[in-house]
Amino acid sequence: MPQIIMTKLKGQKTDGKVLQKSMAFLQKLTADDTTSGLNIEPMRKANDPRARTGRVDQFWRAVLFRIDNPNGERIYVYDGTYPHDEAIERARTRVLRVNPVNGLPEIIERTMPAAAAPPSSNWTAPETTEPGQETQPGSAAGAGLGEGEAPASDAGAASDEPLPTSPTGTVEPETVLPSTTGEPPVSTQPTSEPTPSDEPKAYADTAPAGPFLAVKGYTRNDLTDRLGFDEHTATALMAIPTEAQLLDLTERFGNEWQISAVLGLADGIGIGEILDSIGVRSSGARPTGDDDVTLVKSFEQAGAKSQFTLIEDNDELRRVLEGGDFGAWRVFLHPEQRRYVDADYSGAFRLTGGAGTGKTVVLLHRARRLAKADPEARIILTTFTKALAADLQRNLERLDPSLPLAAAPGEPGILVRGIDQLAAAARVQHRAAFDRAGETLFGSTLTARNAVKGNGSGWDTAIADVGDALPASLRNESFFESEYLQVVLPNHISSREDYFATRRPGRGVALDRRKRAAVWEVIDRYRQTARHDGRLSYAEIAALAAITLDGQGGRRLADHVLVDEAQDFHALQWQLLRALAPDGANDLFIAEDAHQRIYGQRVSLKQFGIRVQGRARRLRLNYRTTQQNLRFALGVLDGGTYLDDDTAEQQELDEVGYRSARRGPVPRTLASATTAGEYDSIASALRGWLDPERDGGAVVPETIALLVRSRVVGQKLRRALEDRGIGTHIAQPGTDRTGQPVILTMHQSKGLEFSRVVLPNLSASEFPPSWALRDVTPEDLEEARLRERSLLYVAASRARDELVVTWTGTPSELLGIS
Ligand SMILES: Nc1ncnc2c1ncn2[C@@H]1O[C@H](COP(=O)(O)OP(=O)(O)OP(=O)(O)O)[C@@H](O)[C@H]1O
Repeated sequence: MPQIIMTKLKGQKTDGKVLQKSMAFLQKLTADDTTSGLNIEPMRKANDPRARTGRVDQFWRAVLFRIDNPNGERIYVYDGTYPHDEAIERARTRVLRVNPVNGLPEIIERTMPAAAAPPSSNWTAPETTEPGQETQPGSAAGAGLGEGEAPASDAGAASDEPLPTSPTGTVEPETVLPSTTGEPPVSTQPTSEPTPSDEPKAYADTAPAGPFLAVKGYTRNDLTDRLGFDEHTATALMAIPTEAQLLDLTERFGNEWQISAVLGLADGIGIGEILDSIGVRSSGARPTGDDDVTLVKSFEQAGAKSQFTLIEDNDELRRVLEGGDFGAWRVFLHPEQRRYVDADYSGAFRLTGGAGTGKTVVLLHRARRLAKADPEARIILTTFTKALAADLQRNLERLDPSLPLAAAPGEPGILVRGIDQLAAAARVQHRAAFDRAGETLFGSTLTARNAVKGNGSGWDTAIADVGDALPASLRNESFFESEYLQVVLPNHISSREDYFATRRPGRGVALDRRKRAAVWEVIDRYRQTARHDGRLSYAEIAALAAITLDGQGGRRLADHVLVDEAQDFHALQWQLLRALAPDGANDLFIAEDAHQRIYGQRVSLKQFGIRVQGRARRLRLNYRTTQQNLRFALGVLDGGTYLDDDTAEQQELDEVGYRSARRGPVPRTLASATTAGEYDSIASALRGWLDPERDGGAVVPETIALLVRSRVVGQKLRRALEDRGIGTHIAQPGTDRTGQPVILTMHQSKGLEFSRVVLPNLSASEFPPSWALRDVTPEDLEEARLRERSLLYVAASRARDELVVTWTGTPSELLGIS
């Protein structure tokens, strides 16, 4: 039975019906490629004798390359489904081959389309194009004709009829592939009366001091003889004057290795490192030659897997096809992502990377890999909130519905839970030991049933109860919440003497003996009231759960714990994580981004017995968003000082993962003189996206998000948009998105993504809001400001395709717009 290798298809515009038909076609093909009606035919005057088209229906044709594998089944490499004429053209001109230098399989174009004409010395960057339209099933995108509709061209024309011709001997020079989206440039001007302000400070583009790559020290030979670019493309790349123009070009490449290599060149890293990053060994044998055996062998390399995948069964075929652009992560991992999925580590491992670099994707694949390798393994996949955990579980099921899911800690399979849910589960599983842990934490066993409260609640009354004994500068709830989380609970302090004897490293506020005594009095009061009322905070439960699990000895509850959004975990949650899995091989795999810390404070993992020294790596390529949106988001971070969690060294933004291979419109920044004008501008942007007449069709409403700083702002916004005839939906934890744009708080948006994002209300007087900084001690103010900056970065980095930012009057200083 023939086998199918799928190609990562860029921006293919096919709707659900065409996907179904392509699916049926490929299923028949794998059953028997001689089935009548499939019409698998070679092409007249094709550049590649392996090229074929197949009949999906009257109008649509699949483009294929047939490999007659002498050592196994015949293989078809599927290169997408296209309208008849386009498919014929692609099959005639495209060539599947082994790159003669790097040994990776690739599909190249052997014509020279005008769009990709070689750059001259006064080369200009390609115009910005509309981002690819979503191809998820059921989306409004796509231009496919339904069954029975008239074909646009004469389907009876014999252009893909069998013709026993050999390929032409003459081959045009290869060149950069044109954009596959083929959409016209779009205006980035606002559609309503608000004036577009200047683009916010652009990040990372530099003034040309000569052709960019030459200035970086690369030569044309590096590109041709070591990386594998053809002469023509290498000449073009070497002539490009600026980094921004170089990056703009990446979207035109059809092969993943080319995109990654150009991003590596833009980074200025060594050729050996670039080869490593594209999954090619810098020394040693590589497949060479174009015979069928070599070609088949070339697909087995690590570097080939980000572009091609062998389909194992019909379920996988469906997942790959239906995933489209959005689902590519399920199948085509970047070689670096693949490495972190597959590698075994002798202890804890930390993966960092900017928003959208695929940290969560690595975690999901890694959980799957560990579960497949050992069905008895107890794997916990956890994150900061219950809602995010539910999202992780949904994606895990999309990745592989056959994965064994556990129902409770300690069971074989993958358990996906928020960190507080894990603490609660430990409490349920070991009720008596949990109550006894109160002895260690509070000095007495728990007796009441204990309702759960937020970490911040109860401090106001305790402060009021202690009254004037507490200096005015310390009458601050957030100070007490932090002191309790960072000093008292992790050190199991249950008496005034213990508190006096404990060091408080990392706490900004210094305390003399008198102040310490007053602070302890508040803490003691807080605890007495809580015990009396039968309350426990989430942090206390995490601490008690960690003590409980530590006391169980022997076998812990998990063999592997994978942690997402780890930058926000506090000390007690780290203690709990450590208690869940014993110190050992592949025990903890931690994904985090210090720039997205919006709740917690920086903690050193060493103090919890988690050592990642020498086992920490960074992902650098952004998959989520466009280069334009990414620059905007990074512009928000520029100006804050962020320290690496482990080394405490300052993190530079160019280490964050600030490159994307996707292009799109520059974010729209809409200033208004009045609040009503601002609402009008938001309504106008939404109308534009929801317009069915819009080029490419209406955007799926629930993929549009409006991200606000508080619920109150969200409610006002919803009413204002309703008055303007636009229905929106305020997201509630646990509810599904409806057929309307959704309003969420910026905090809720953490870890999620949307095709279009609006950030309203970013006036200087509104963001950061004064209430967020009011109750903070002077020592903690800088950190609180940093959190606001990070929050804006999180919100801005949720947009896949388009970002709109609005304000009334003067913009927030965090936007960097003067
Ligand atoms: N190899 C890949 N191929 C295609 N798309 C990918 C790949 N890896 C990640 N993506 C896409 O990039 C987006 C971001 O991925 P992911 O959520 O894993 O990033 P992240 O680093 O966890 O982001 P954040 O820190 O903002 O939560 C997702 O839409 C995902 O589909």
